[in-house]
Amino acid sequence: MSKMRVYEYAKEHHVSSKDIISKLEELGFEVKSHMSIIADNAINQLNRKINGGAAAPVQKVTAKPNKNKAEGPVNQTKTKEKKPNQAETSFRNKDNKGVKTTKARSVESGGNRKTGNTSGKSSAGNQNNERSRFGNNGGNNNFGGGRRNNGNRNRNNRRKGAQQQANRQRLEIKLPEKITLSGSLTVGQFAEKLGRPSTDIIKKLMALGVMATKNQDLEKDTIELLAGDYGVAVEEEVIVDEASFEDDGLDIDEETAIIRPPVVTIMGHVDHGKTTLLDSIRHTKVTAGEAGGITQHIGAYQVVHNDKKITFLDTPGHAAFTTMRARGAEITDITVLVVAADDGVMPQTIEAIHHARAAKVPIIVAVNKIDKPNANPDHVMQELSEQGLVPEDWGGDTIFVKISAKKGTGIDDLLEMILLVAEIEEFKANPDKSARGAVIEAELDKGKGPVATLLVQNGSLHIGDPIVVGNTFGRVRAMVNDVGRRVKKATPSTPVEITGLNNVPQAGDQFIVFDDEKKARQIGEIRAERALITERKETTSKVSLDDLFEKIKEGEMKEINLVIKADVQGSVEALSGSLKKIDVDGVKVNIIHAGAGGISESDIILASASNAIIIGFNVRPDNHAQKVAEEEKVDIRLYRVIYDAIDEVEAAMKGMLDPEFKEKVIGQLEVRTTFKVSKIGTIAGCYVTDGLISRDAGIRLVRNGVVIYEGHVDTLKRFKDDAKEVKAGFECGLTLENFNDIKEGDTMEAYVMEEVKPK
Ligand SMILES: Nc1nc2c(ncn2[C@@H]2O[C@H](COP(=O)(O)OP(=O)(O)OP(=O)(O)O)[C@@H](O)[C@H]2O)c(=O)[nH]1
Repeated sequence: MSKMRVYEYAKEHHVSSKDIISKLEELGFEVKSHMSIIADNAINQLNRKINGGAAAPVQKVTAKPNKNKAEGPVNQTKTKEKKPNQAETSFRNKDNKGVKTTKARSVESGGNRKTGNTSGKSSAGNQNNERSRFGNNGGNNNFGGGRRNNGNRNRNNRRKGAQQQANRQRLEIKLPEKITLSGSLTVGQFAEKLGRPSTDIIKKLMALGVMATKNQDLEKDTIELLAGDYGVAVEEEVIVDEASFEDDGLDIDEETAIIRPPVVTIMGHVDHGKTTLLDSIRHTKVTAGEAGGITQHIGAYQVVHNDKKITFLDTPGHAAFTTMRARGAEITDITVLVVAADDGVMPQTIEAIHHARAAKVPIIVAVNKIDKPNANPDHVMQELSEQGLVPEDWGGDTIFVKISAKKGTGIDDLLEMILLVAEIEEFKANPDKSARGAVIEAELDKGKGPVATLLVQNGSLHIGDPIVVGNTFGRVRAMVNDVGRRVKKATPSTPVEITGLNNVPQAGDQFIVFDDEKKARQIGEIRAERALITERKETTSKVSLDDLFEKIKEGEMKEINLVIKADVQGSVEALSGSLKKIDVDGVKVNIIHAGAGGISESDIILASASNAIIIGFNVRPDNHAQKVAEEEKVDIRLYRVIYDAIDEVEAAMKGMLDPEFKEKVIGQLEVRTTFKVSKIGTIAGCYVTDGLISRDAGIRLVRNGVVIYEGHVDTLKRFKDDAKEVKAGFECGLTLENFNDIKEGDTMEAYVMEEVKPK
């Protein structure tokens, strides 16, 4: 009998891989995942169980109506079977984002017992008899009552009798167990919540020495004190801030959620065939039924394979992926990592792996260009195994598919594997809810105004829906799908291009549909205003070494994320190894990416999305990366000595970072030419591109992102004359102290050390 894998057997028998895995487990066979090979004797037993067996669970599997292929994926009902453990660990364990935060927080339920004491302390002179003065008569004290006139005893008695009756009636109105409040309450409102007359409350306040009227506001403390005396708890209502809708996540209701198509991003090194693969999938698979459908680029498209849909994001590469993530959008469910079989694992392949891992997205490897004569897929598998992506055949749990994007070979297998992962991960949504999702791309169209491609992540989007997208708002005027067709509705995982917004949102912004347009406008305006304020304040919650200790103390951080870049692989490993060992009170260092080479924009974006600090050893950020780091408020720490880096991270975690001096870059220079002069050495003819250079500044010479020299200026001249400083836009000639290996194209960074005032 030929080798058969779980998923192949499942396919042949029209049941899910998960069912087969659980059947095998019931039969006592150990199965790692859907890719595991089934032993011959297991196949025989399975056959008996599935075909001949009379056992109830087998019938359930074979008669499963939901797996009917004619049914679309979004129509499948959810299954409650447990995932096999091994498969579970190899994929993302999604957070339950649908769970809403609690709306109320108990302020002081236990504290009520203490109230008598507290009240005693708070109103001087009442310490001893607070409880008795508050009365055990259900809150009806006889302050100012009719004890004055002894001659009117009868009348008083009658009155007393009536009052006692009223008291009894009052007592019969049961006190609530708790009351809720947001901010303050007036005496009247408080009384109403308790179900007691305002006069009772006023009397109690008088006993505390507070003269209050019915309409007077009560402080929260006073409310708690009074409520405590009645044995009633107070809960503070946390106002749900509708304008911060991102905080609610996608609001997925697990109970009613059904399977939705997976959303896939393709990543990989330059020229390994990402675009060719996207084109190939699109051309072979875009719904043939869409008559006259002219594919148009809207940033994502959907294909149908085996009657099931898959959504592909059309912008390949990890930079786009992580930019979205940096803006808070978690769109991708599965990453396809393209590696050319004739080239193998390259720097960006590794970067892509780190980006996908940081986002906890499962990876499927597509070994591409297998049509090439020098293709060596085994070599790719070997190299990727070293990165922790071990093929199933070699005992790991990563799916590898051999393809030729150019020739269309293996595309069906790849799609099948994507669906297999989707089946196991069970990506779900509630199509009946109102829509939530994220922006894939957006632009201003001359004719149509703001146009945005949205990916619906939960619920369904309809024409006419009032919507808030990032800091913009509007009503969905027109919706066009990926084949240029006008549609009225977009279900989960569907990308659509919409018009009708008041402004252009940004890729990665999140959107939400509201019931009415007025509300959408109101929320949109609040968000735009808040964005402006935040921009002005330039505040950020991004972590930096300086505030690390504060965050650790507040319990905000259990792990410190770091991105490490160094000049050579050896330093990368030495630095990563030592940093990983740091453990300060259970707070550990987590290295999300480490590599050799200068600090790039992609490193900054990854750090920004993962709230990480960048540690650079003998490397510099390029100009563009530096700008992005400033915009994204990412802390970059640069070192020339490995121990300094380790010491500083550890010191920062212990709150012992010495913040006295900090380096400030004052200028950037480009070496345009060099002259060799005997006795003097190499003179660099430079152009100051930014800031200025002064004679006493520190200098760093950088070549291809790597620091070649660090020291001081020896001589600085403008034409023939010595210069104290040279500003941006001017040329200068300079020599460096004890260093002559200056080359055309090098850059220099001038810096000074500045004292940092303690915060
Ligand atoms: N022989 C062969 N060539 C391929 C295959 N896939 C892609 N190519 C070629 O490889 C080159 C690069 O392919 P692209 O799809 O542009 O690669 P990419 O990863 O999108 O590249 P960037 O967009 O620059 O990151 C092109 O000349 C393709 O024709 C394949 O399966 N076989």
